[in-house]
Amino acid sequence: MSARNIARFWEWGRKIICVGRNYADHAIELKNAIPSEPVLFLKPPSAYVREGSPILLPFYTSNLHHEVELGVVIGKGGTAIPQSSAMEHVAGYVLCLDMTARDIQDECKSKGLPWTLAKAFNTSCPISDFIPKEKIPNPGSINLWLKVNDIVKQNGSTSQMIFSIPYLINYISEIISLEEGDLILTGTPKGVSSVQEQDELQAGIDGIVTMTFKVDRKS
Ligand SMILES: O=C([O-])CC(=O)C(=O)O
Ligand SMILES: [Mg+2]
Repeated sequence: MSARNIARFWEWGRKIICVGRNYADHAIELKNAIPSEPVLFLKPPSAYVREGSPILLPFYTSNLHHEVELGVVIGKGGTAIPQSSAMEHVAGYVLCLDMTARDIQDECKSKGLPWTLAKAFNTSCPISDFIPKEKIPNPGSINLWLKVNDIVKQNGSTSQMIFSIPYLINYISEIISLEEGDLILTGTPKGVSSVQEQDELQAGIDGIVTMTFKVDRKS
């Protein structure tokens, strides 16, 4: 068997830990309070989808939203990783979409139910190619953008994150041990909006990566 390659981490079946409300402008647009501690939820590895395959609309939603996010790929696992050494545990990055059934999430929020149906369905985590750590020397100050059918919807800097990447690695690993091949989604800036069948989503990190996904319905 060939050696495992971190550049194909999504094939390893490791966990996806998502941070919500990590940009004040997005918390405000959805009328949520600005959090004093990170909001966490999970997606299963079956949520991954790669360019060339479509994002599939779940049958039970009529309001699927895009959320463009920086993903942090863990290269070295650990528990209670100190902030001071947190970046040593990072192998690289991916650009991610945290696809969200917003109508279902609103319903779950009002009923006090978990967000699983809103966030964890098949193809809810489109990702770009793996970006080695050296290509993004300062992940706390890069620009993420997303267009729907060529119209810019999201454009924000990771400098607006409430909780930094080292803070998140420390916070998460105190609660959930991190393993090689895990992915952390760091939250979305403002501009989330609804997508329809046949829409084309294009997203990028300035100067580093772009990716394109089509929205489709399961045939
Ligand atoms: O669904 C939400 O608004 C929470 C979230 O994932 C984010 O802020 O990125
Ligand atoms: Mg999100």
